[in-house]
Amino acid sequence: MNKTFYDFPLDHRITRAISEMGYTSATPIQEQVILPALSGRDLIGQAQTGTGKTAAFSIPLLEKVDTEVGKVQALVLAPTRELAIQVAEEMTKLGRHKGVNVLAVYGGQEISRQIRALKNRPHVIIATPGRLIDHIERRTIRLADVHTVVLDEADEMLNMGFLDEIQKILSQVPSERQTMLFSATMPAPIRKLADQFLRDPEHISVVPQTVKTAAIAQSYVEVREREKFDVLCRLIDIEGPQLAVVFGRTKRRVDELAAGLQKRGYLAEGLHGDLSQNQRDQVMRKFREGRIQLLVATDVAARGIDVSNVSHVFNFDLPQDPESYVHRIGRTGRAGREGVAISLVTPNELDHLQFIERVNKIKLKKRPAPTKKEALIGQLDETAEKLTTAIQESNLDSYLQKAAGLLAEFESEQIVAAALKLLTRDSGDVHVELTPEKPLRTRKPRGAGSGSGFNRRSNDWKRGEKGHAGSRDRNDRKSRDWDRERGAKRSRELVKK
Ligand SMILES: Nc1ncnc2c1ncn2[C@@H]1O[C@H](COP(=O)(O)OP(=O)(O)OP(=O)(O)O)[C@@H](O)[C@H]1O
Ligand SMILES: [Mg+2]
Repeated sequence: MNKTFYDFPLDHRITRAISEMGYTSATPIQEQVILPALSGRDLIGQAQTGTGKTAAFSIPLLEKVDTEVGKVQALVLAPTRELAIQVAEEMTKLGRHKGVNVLAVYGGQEISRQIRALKNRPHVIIATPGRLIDHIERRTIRLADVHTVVLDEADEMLNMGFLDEIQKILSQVPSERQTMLFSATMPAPIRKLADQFLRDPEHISVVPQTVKTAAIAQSYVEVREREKFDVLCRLIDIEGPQLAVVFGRTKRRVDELAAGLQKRGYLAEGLHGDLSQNQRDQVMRKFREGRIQLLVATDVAARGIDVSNVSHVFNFDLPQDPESYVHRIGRTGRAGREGVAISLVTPNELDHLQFIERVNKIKLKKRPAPTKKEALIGQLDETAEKLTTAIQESNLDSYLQKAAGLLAEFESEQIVAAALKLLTRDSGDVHVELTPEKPLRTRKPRGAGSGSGFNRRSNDWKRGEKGHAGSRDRNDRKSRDWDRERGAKRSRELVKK
């Protein structure tokens, strides 16, 4: 039995908020992090996706905030806007009885609005690095009273080239502070970050239990590039996900996929960094409320995003980085639930899949390409379910007379079959063509000194094992749409160093 939150020395207003959120016992990472974090120690926290890392750092952080002091006392940095918003929401809930004022500050939102909100003297700021730097430069945020800093998805912020920003931000925070790093993945370069910014950190790693890993059933389908779209539609029809995230490699891909899925009658919308913040917010809201079934996204949605009813993740394209695979599939199977992750792999990418498996020490089950017939059966099941609900829950009085008339004329099976046909989406009929993507290739690891050009990963930003070509990485970075208001240019500068 895990500890309850009453086992920790916490303000009763915080435990009250925790129990109102429905958390009864602490998750393993919470159990291990809360006490050392309360003692003020620097720490590195690693635990699987969806296991409550947010509350693990938020609870002690909120406990330490003095609401009598109207100054920013704690700072959380997150790699994307959606994540900053989400973390701020969770913290607001956890801190509400204590009266902690939490503010999210991120790119894409009108800065004047943020400046107004800052006048309300927030105690805690959750920010994306680029926008926070803007505020520091405008002197609209002062960090001189910050005693606690959390880098959520720390490894990702490094990937995105936010090192300069983090350095600059932390130079504004008193050195007598507590610093904590969190992520589900901790590739080797994170140590460099830790050495630079943390003091004698405690490493807390909750080793995945086999049962937990099995909570996400992972499989792949080998499929040619031009057949991918039909295969995806069939998989959706067969699986009937409650909510699903479909990951595409580029913004163009996401746009085309979302448009194609809509054309075939699915409730799908795209999310990527070229949309306005308003559009991004709207898509996320619809997805959280279940008004769309499929969120089609770039890796901008891979990290941290917590939507509880996501039953499936589809990797329409494999991710470039092995860590990204872990985070993407971690959008399902959260908080002890089960999930399904299916990846589409072209024959040219089988090597890359093996690389992802090797780095993450996982094995994906091969699953045969779904047939049209199976897809139809899946769709019919869904339609039959809808009919059953209508029979059980709707008032059908005004339809009965017509039904009796039809029954007098035709066999009952025929009538039901015709109704099923009319109610079932025959998606295969609608032609959709996507612009082909080049397959991802994994270079075999090479010996030191034999590389030509820059290799970001072997230049020890990432595990040396990952031997991608430098140019490929740069293209990849350009095509990935992170929330780097100013990260892109700096990343390239960093790459040159
Ligand atoms: N003690 C708890 N009891 C029950 N549910 C919890 C508890 N702590 C957190 N949760 C829920 O678990 C879900 C996942 O939490 P969270 O988003 O913090 O995961 P995470 O470890 O940060 O995952 P990721 O690596 O994907 O960012 C959330 O919906 C959260 O509300
Ligand atoms: Mg998280």
